[in-house]
Amino acid sequence: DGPAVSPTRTAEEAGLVAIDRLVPDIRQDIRYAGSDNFVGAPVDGYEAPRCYLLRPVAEALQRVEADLRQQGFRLLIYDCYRPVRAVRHFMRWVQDAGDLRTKAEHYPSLDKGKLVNDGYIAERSGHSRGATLDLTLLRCDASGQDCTPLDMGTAFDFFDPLAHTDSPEASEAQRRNRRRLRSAMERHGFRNYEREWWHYGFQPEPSPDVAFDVPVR
Ligand SMILES: C[C@@H](N)C(=O)N[C@H](C)C(=O)O
Ligand SMILES: [Zn+2]
Repeated sequence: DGPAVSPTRTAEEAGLVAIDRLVPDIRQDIRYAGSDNFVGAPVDGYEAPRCYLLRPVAEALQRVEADLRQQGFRLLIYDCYRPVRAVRHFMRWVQDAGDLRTKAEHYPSLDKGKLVNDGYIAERSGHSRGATLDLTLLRCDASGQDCTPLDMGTAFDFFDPLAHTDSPEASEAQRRNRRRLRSAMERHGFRNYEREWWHYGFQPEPSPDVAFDVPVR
């Protein structure tokens, strides 16, 4: 059940490219490589804060970023390819009912044990197939150096109905910002996941039947 895990041992063998090879100054804040995430600790498989995607997906993202720069915006990436061992770490965390350290910040109104069934964390994630990423939008000055994140109504990985992209509880300005990100991504083949305004998958997936477990380094 679910895609087979590829035996490949390096990103190169897997066809994964680091996005900063294509866009050297793209903004990244890869949360699972550090402790500022819903697990509250560095996640297995993230040995460096880097974003890898399958080449056609990385090239599509490069086109999104080029369009946005012309309009005074940039992307800020939170997560890209996610090793299978990282997803296993998430599942161990979900099952550890006693660890509620990040509840107030990440899932204040939901039971931790329901986060998988409610669709906020996947047991078999598109991220592990190298075609999915989590990101937001920054508004930048003319130099592109001074940038501010747009108000999306919730932080990244805030597991709650308020994070649903079309949530009626978000303000009109927040919904407009979410739509701005969605249109920029859709123009180049990405589709939003309706429960998380930050989560996008590239369609058609280049390798829908293969998950990877190569460490991020
Ligand atoms: C955990 C969150 N950032 C995410 O990516 N959720 C989706 C459902 C996934 O795990 O694939
Ligand atoms: Zn995601």
